[in-house]
Amino acid sequence: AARYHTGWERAWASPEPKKKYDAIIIGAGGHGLATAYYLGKNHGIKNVAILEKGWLGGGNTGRNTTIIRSNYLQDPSAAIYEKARSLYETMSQDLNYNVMFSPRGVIMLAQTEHEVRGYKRTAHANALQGVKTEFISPARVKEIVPIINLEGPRYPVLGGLWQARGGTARHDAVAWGYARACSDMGMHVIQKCEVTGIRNEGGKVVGVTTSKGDIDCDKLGIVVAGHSGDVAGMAGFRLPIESVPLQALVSEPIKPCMDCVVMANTVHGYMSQSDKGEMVIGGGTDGHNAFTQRGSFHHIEETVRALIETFPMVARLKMLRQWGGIVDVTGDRSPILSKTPVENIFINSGWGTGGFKAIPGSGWGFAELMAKGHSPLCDAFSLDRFKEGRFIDESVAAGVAH
Ligand SMILES: Cc1cc2nc3c(=O)[nH]c(=O)nc-3n(C[C@H](O)[C@H](O)[C@H](O)COP(=O)(O)OP(=O)(O)OC[C@H]3O[C@@H](n4cnc5c(N)ncnc54)[C@H](O)[C@@H]3O)c2cc1C
Ligand SMILES: CSCC(=O)[O-]
Repeated sequence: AARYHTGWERAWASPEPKKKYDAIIIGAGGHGLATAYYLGKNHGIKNVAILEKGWLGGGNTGRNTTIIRSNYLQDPSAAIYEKARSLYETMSQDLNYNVMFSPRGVIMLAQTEHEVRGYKRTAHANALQGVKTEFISPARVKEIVPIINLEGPRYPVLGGLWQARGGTARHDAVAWGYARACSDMGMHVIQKCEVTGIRNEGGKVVGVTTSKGDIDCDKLGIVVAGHSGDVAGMAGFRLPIESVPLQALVSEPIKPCMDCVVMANTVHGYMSQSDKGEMVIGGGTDGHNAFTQRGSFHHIEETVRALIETFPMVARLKMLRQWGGIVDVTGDRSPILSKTPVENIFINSGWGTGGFKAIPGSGWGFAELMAKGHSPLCDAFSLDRFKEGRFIDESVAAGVAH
């Protein structure tokens, strides 16, 4: 029976680890927690531990700018991102937790002829994929975003790719909602439990070594974003990803002035307004590999400077705070949802700058891959694609420069 929450008890249990689980997920971010949730909900696998070295949701899932959209180009991308976007629509009801999904609309501005052609192509592809987007005129952009300057001297606005059912959600609540639901199913969400080693015998995983001792398992999911290379190394294999800082900032709160999300990928900036009134601003990744969850300040200056031509009001804002995360970027800007060279170890990584929007679709598909050994949502994103040259190039749809 569903556990009723009076609101007075702790939202999730904090158990010590057992000796063995059917499945262990390393990483209590959105993708790891969603994977565990759908292992239980869709496949009845509930003897699961989610091991987190810090605090749940403390990685990129608690550090992103919460943009949700599915306006990608390739068929496998459209499938998983649209699955995710549709699951976001009902997530609050499904988890009985208000994740504040707000389908306020997302525009990807076309500020060059190349982008006009590219986004029109994406709109046509989306029509064939069942993803609802349209290419809109500059006048329509101005109607949706009155504060925008269409006549920028360097990059005038020539139109935009509009997804009305894209939007935002409260990132912490997504992690908390999934964590509570996993805990309600009797799963163990174990924080401050760093995985320091992965044990296998005869090419098959048998367990992990952690800061809380050795824990055995039959199946292991690695879902650690920017630390994927390190953790995969513990199991003896390498990944084609780079870990780079990605930053964001919020301004002081101001009166409501923008009720959708705008991404200006030519100038590498994007902006929305939070429910508290802050302007939430992000840009491209820092240009160097690093594990600092901060990034270099000049990058933030570049982002803000780039946005001022299109949003002159930005020039008068004061910055409230800036932060960063470590994103896991693949060469084709598509994720890795795959078996690995070690039997019963699975990897969910490579979401780069854009994995928040994918969390429920990724969890759904990756749980199926772990439970059944294959998943229509994941099969195209296997590690083998890099050996076989089957790239899923989403460098345009991925948005910001990275
Ligand atoms: C500034 C910024 C802005 C972004 N904006 C957007 C956006 O607007 N829209 C969008 O779709 N995406 C966005 N993203 C990307 C998105 O945040 C990520 O792709 C997504 O959150 C990744 O989720 P995850 O669960 O894979 O990783 P995380 O949330 O990072 O979780 C991984 C967890 O693994 C843990 N871990 C690591 N190593 C170990 C270990 N050895 N043992 C145990 N635990 C370990 C970490 O502590 C972490 O909590 C942004 C990212 C950043 C940094
Ligand atoms: C950080 S970029 C946000 C997105 O991918 O929509």
